[in-house]
Amino acid sequence: MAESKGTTEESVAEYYTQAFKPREYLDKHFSSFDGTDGKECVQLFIMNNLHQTLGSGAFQGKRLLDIGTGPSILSVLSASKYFSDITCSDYLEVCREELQKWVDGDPDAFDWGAYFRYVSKLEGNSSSPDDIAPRLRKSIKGVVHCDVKQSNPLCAESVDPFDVVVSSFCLELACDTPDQYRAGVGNMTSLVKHGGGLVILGDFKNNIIVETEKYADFDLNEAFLRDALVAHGCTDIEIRQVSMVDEWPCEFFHATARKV
Ligand SMILES: C[S@@+](CC[C@H](N)C(=O)[O-])C[C@H]1O[C@@H](n2cnc3c(N)ncnc32)[C@H](O)[C@@H]1O
Repeated sequence: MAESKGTTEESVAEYYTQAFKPREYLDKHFSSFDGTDGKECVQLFIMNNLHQTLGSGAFQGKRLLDIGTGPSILSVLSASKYFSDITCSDYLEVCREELQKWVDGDPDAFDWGAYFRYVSKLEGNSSSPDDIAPRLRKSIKGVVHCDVKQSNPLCAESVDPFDVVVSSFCLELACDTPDQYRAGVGNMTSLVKHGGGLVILGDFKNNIIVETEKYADFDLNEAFLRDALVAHGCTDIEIRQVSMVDEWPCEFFHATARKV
């Protein structure tokens, strides 16, 4: 069972809504990456796993939705090789603005060059690093508002379900309780077409560190996630747990499922 530790602090979602500065966050946590020192980190975890899953051909189609993209492009980098119609989404307007800046080619946007070089290598140099930015810009068809806690996370948007829905480290921030997390899995699944795929990356330890504050709301485990996926109509569930050596205790997981 998932364990609730109770939250006495302001919730992560509240903190983010009021104080998150995406550009400062990117400069602080994403600018030192060069992909060459082999040190495990969350960025490598995201890129390696999505490269592997989407490159495996297990999930195919044209339209992919990424839930909780944030100001970052990492969760859609590999997707842009396989999906020509990608929708990015996030709850926070400041995150959407930062991402849109990059999509629009604003010279002040964050420089993702090191990540393009890394993904180019992952793809066996079949695309040069210089080709990956235009490939991604072309495939991103929208950066839209989303609230994974709503039964229709895309809210006002009425959309056809997607071939694949991806979400990376979003439910950790959005949810304060195991019940909310379980409902969030269902809300994501509702946007997957029948026979389509759901890919969730996250942390069973649910450890979110915002600057120096640690918001550990509740632990999850594989059984809890599997149960939530089954309850919301998923099958072919594969959950891989990856112990990372990072700055804080974490138990990253990579889950894939097919909607019946
Ligand atoms: C830790 S970031 C992950 C960003 C990116 N997916 C990645 O893996 O690098 C979590 C993102 O979830 C977004 N988020 C928080 N609550 C949300 C909600 N209720 N619905 C959708 N997105 C939410 C935050 O704004 C933030 O951009």
